[in-house]
Amino acid sequence: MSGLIEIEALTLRRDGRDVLRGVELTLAAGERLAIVGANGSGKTTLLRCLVGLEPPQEGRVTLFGTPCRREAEFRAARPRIGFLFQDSDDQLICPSVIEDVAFGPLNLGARPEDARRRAEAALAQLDLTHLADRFTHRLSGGEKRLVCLAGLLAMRPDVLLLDEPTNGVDTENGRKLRAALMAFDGAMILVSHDDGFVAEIATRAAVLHDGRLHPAHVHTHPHLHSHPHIHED
Ligand SMILES: Nc1ncnc2c1ncn2[C@@H]1O[C@H](COP(=O)(O)OP(=O)(O)OP(=O)(O)O)[C@@H](O)[C@H]1O
Repeated sequence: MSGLIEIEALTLRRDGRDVLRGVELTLAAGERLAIVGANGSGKTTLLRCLVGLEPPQEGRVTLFGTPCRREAEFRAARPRIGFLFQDSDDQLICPSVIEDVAFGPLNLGARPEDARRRAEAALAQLDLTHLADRFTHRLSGGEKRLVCLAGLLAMRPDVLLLDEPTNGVDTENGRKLRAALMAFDGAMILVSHDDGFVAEIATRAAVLHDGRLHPAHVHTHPHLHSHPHIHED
């Protein structure tokens, strides 16, 4: 066992159907693993199993070298994992942007002035300083996505789990988002339908198909407009 995250033989059934069937996954330090696959193939479910939000029927999850079965074991590991939910509205909980981004560090025990400094730095990194005093519920969809990511970066996690991070994000903000992810020195799992994003960011890719994870290739041709291709092996 050498990965930050290890999944062995993970099987999750819903309504008599196997959503995940014997999934094996290792995330090593510094990796940016893309998980792609059709709608409903189980990508979000896999991320949720990984942090203990959904209990599988079979299999093992090991986080940072510690086998996690019970909620208390997952809870101990969660501060080291920043999970960007597919729906930003599930993530934003405070009235103002600066409060929301500072909430993570504050919750992890940072002093209020440190939490605020970390929040300001995370917002500045994504060029969002101008949003600091805005109401979170009045942000646009793309703004919410970036503010959620700023909140995760402010927590300084070891691993990011990003569920469709570029959803609703425009070209310019997409560039800032990619730059922030490239500057992040931890490991990450990216779930995305954005092939260009995956081709640019991922160091490795896997396709979730029929409940199983298969290795995949991601590459771009050196055309004026790159054409990312994701092939199953
Ligand atoms: N709480 C739930 N109860 C019952 N079925 C669910 C629940 N959540 C998800 N599902 C079903 O489980 C399957 C996997 O869903 P999941 O959200 O993991 O897919 P996904 O690969 O992330 O899809 P997408 O690309 O559309 O986001 C789908 O068939 C979905 O309808």
